[in-house]
Amino acid sequence: MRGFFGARMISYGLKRMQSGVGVCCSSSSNWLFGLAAAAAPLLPSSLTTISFPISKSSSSSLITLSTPLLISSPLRSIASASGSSQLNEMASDDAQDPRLQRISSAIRVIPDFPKPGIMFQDITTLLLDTKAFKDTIDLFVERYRDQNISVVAGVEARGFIFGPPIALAIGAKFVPMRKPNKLPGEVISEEYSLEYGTDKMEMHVGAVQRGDRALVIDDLIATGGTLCAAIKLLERVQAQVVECACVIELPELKGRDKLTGKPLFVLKQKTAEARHTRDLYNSSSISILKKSFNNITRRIKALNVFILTPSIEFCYEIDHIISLSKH
Ligand SMILES: O=P(O)(O)OC[C@H]1O[C@H](OP(=O)(O)OP(=O)(O)O)[C@H](O)[C@@H]1O
Ligand SMILES: Nc1ncnc2[nH]cnc12
Repeated sequence: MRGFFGARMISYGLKRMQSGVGVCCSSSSNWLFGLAAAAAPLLPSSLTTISFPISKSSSSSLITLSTPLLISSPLRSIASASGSSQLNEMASDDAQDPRLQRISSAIRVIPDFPKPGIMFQDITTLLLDTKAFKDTIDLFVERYRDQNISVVAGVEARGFIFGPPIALAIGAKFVPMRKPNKLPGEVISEEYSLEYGTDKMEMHVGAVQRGDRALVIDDLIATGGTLCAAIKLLERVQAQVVECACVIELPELKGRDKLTGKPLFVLKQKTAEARHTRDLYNSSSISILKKSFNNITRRIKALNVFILTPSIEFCYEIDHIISLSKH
């Protein structure tokens, strides 16, 4: 009787296995893909798809998963006085401007550079895309060409990339705001703190005159320390800072609030997701993976439980077989 019951349990279990979700992998290297395929039906179909590499000892594979979190942020041109949430759209109806999306896509984000935890916004890839780079300059030129700007102050080093073409196009002089001990003439200087350290900025005495209408250009505003130092230098020589302009803003760092009321115009706001892409990888995608794995494990366990444990008789059967095999 016990043997009969045990055999029935096994046969029923096998039937369950045949009719249930089962993924066969032809080799051990395929098991991750197999698990992902098995997990796919468990994930809501409406979710956004992301891809990320899973490194293996000698090569890397790409797994595509569904996640409710968006990798790319909405891209807007934003100008507002510091501390204000007011948004002034650009004349070109920038919410629809296809140039902004191209610019956004051309900027690479490198996690943990130059320090762990920093999501580095790398504009060098934007410079490789001739159209995106030109569009970036054009957007600034369209905004400033009729504002009677007499000086474009570019912040070392990346402000030197965007500042000069803008200055040339709007007919303003370009003034470099440099790191310490680089300028050969007499300088005035301002110390400031960065997202990842401290620095000092210098400007040549005589480069900017009292009454100059200045535009400060940089690639990115994070804590706002750099732009704040530039504003201070310009105001020390009684120039009028009309606006600060950057390609990228990291709004969580509230750099805008440091600009002593000066307006800030940016092409791209990188919201929490950008800085937290690593966390997203760590928590969101991985937790989805874990959930999928757990679901699969649960299913496998359920089958095992069904086959092996509901019948004490079946366990006795196994004990009996084992004890027989020992003799
Ligand atoms: O808003 P903040 O917190 O002040 O940070 C923004 C500044 O940081 C980066 O420059 P960085 O000092 O790294 O110098 P680099 O351009 O020479 O690399 C960036 O190009 C900005 O100038
Ligand atoms: N996250 C970041 N990416 C690029 N440049 C920066 N400067 C300060 N923070 C930065």
